[in-house]
Amino acid sequence: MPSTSRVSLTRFLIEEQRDKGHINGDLRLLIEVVARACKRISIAVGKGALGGVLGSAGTENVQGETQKKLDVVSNEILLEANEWGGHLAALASEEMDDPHPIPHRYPKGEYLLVFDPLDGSSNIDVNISVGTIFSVLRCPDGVSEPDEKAFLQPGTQQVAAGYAVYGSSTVLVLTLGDGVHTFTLDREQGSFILTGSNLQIPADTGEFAINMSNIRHWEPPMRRYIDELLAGKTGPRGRDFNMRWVASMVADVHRILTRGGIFIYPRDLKDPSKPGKLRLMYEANPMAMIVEQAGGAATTGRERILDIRPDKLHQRVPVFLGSRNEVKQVTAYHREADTA
Ligand SMILES: O=P(O)(O)OC[C@H]1O[C@](O)(COP(=O)(O)O)[C@@H](O)[C@@H]1O
Ligand SMILES: [Mg+2]
Ligand SMILES: [Mg+2]
Repeated sequence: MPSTSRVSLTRFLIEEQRDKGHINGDLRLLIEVVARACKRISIAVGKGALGGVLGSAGTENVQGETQKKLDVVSNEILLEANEWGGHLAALASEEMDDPHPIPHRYPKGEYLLVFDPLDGSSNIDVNISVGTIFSVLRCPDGVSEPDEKAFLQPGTQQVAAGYAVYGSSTVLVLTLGDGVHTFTLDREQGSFILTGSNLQIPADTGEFAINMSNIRHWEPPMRRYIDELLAGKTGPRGRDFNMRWVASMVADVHRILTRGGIFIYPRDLKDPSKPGKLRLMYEANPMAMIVEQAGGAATTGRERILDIRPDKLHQRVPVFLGSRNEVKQVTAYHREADTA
């Protein structure tokens, strides 16, 4: 039996609007629509091979990545849910070349939504956690037909950010700029229930997350930092560090939000034309907002992620985020190397 003291996402959002005045009705409804879409994606993920959603879709996205069926399905679920939501002026996605204006909005929607519909695509077929990441921006004043330019706002302008992890349970993590809160999907009731408030990432950690197979392509300050962690107790750091790498950013960030750690996807000299693998607008920015709201830090190794002025919707950036003292240390190594 559900307890009456349980706080649903709907109740939480109403209290944020009515009692705290943090959000308006449109933003509340927009978050509700995104959460409902995440529930549908969670159901599709949960069906696995029985749902016919595993495997490749046989198409490529704008970034030349092969799309999985679930990338396409999740994108369609989010598009369909928001098309008639009425609170949006436009949305943009990892899986679409250009922004998609909302044709049926009435009156004009105030917000822009940008998302990675399915994060961790390489894990879909092997039954490992995947997720959805989203960011909400304001549509600039006077823009009636938002194009790419309308979206190119620094992460500091985000009014909300969140992600869902489709793991052993489905969890929605949300910030409205006033702390970070988690909601667990009660699969029987079909509602997200508040299960964590004002999460805080410990400032120190003994755990790092990185794809070590790229080590030969890293810049010297990056190698220096990881070499020191690997040297353990007898090295300059004087203690041992452990490593974890799920290869789904949502799952790696969720672990860090839960128990601390540093997540790194550095610049990689394998392809010098690419400044990093992860995308600024729908991976780095929303995660950076969440991490900072939880007392952590997020940089490119050189500058704060949230301060970047984007020049492209699908722009890539290096990402260092999590426990603030570790992010500080590796960022200092990059700055030192740059000024040497
Ligand atoms: O395969 P790699 O190099 O370990 O990269 C893993 C990273 O790529 C991503 O899967 C990229 O996200 P998409 O699946 O949305 O393209 C991140 O979630 C993850 O951190
Ligand atoms: Mg992703
Ligand atoms: Mg994706």
